[in-house]
Amino acid sequence: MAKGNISVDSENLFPIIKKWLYSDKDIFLRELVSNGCDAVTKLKKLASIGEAQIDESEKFKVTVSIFKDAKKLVISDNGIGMTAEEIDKYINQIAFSGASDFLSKYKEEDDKGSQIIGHFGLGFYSAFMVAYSVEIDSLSYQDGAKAAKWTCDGSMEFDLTDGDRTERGTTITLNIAEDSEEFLEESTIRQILHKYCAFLPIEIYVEVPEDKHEDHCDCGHDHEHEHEHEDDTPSEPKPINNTTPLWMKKPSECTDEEYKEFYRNVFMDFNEPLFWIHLNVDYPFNLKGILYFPKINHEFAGQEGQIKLYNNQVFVADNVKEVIPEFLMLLKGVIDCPDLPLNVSRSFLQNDGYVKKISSHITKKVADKLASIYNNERENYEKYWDYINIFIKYGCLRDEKFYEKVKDVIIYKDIDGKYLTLDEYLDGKEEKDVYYVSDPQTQSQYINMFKNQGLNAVVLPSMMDTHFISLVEMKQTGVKFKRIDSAINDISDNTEKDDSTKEQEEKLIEKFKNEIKDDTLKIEVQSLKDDSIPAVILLGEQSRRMQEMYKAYGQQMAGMADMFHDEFTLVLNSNNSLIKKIDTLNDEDANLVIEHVYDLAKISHSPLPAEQMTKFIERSNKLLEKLF
Ligand SMILES: Nc1ncnc2c1ncn2[C@@H]1O[C@H](COP(=O)(O)OP(=O)(O)OP(=O)(O)O)[C@@H](O)[C@H]1O
Repeated sequence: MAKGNISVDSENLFPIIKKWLYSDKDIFLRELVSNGCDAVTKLKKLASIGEAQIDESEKFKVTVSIFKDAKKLVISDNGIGMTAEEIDKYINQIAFSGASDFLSKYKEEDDKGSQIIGHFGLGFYSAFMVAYSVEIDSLSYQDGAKAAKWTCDGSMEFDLTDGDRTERGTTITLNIAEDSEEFLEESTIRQILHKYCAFLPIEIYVEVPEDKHEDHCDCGHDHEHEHEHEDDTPSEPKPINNTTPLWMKKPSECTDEEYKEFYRNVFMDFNEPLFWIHLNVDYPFNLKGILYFPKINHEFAGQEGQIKLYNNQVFVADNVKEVIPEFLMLLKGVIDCPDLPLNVSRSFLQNDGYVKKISSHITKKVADKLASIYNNERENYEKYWDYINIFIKYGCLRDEKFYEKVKDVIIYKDIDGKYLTLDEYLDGKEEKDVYYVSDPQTQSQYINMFKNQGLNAVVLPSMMDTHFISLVEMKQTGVKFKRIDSAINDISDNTEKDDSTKEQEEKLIEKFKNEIKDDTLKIEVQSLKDDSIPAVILLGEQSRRMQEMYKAYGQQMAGMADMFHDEFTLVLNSNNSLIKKIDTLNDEDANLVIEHVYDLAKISHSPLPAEQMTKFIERSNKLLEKLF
């Protein structure tokens, strides 16, 4: 048996780090600019504990300078700087992070150290994704430090000599490779910085020193000479970032207007959000963020929210499913998790217990917020309901824990436009039938019948509702949802019929059967409490649901849908005067009436097919003629 150390041939490893460590070339700028910010954060930290001297008036910044003609991109900061020994330790040794080193040294004294972004000691090398050679010029903050210069052409060899930098800080010069010249465009650089660095904690500036006349606005485009000032004095340069994003502030210090403005600026959405949640957790993990509830339509297909994930104010990615529960993706917001690595690998996140905790914490916070609005501002909650119910229902279907947390704050809009909980609707009744309307327009006749008899139903119009009611039936024993056109019990007079009535009804049914000639159609007679309606069509709830489900699965399941033929029942209303008269009419008139009653019942259910519609109109005209 042999034991030993696996050896790594660094010459082979280097190209991998350069090319494949990060999926996007863009992120080299994020890495170098955040290193500059880290350098400043570290210096401030040392100054705060008396280990470094800084001038009170010094303005800390990171500057990205573009030299298009010389094909150079320069990133400089006035942070902590590095001595030649530190360059040797942190840069020459790949994967040795000065950030971790710094943290382990200073962490206990003040938690602010955790503001530092770097983790792995790899980010710097992403510079070689766009540069054929890289130079570092650095002067450390330490008393009597000598400037150091490091040069590397992307091979395994480097030069480390004395430098000539006279001001504290670090300058990284990238000699841009031919295939990466897009990174010499000011607009590209501004776009990348806007994407990744818009909220970094140290001011970041973009400069194009070769082009003195250019006025740098923040829109990300070149405007040579365009904005020149009348008196030819350039305006004060503006940082590209907001160093104190709203989510970093305490919720108690933020105003509604600030929340709304932040929403508009970050998501470019000029519709006001309904409400928001400011997340601010210190323990057991660090998490800050703001989640906004936008107005979500009935059918949310195609509607996507946007959750931006940050790590210590550095943008990582949009919509990282592994950290944010999928159903929350309908929302818009920012989440800042300083403990997540910047180069988020999806497979790593999926298996990380810590990530799961973050995800369930966010879910809990959302549920708590909903419960708090429901309990304290029910009127507002009802106003929001039409916009947020799809989100809540989707959340319940995707996440059982979320359902458990919000089940008591789920409300239903009834046919009078009032909002009720399930308990309020059932009002202590033993029979837990919940009537619902899926399409208020086509089911209006049934709605009227219900209203006339003082009965209530809830409106559940979306596809999501079909799934959601199945979930509620599964979770709440005894609760049965019945579409308003699926049952007759509550709207008919159920007194026992005598034999002669039964006989008459049989005859009536026979007449209808002979005329309609559809074996699949069930016909029955009921005395409906509302005598104005001659007949209604009823649809079996369960078979209809099955059919809808199979249809929703599309082509491959379409055949299955036929197994659940619509179970139509034509209910004739024995209290209606027209139905009572049929017996007294001659055969021709009786048949006209029968067909017409049947068509009318069908129309109030769904539109008639073209051929039947033509017949219906012809018959209507005939009947009108008979009137006069
Ligand atoms: N501009 C700079 N000023 C001072 N020190 C720097 C600067 N850039 C890099 N360093 C030092 O070099 C180290 C390595 O940098 P690198 O970007 O490779 O890794 P990191 O920032 O520690 O971690 P990550 O891989 O997460 O970016 C840093 O930790 C820091 O100590």
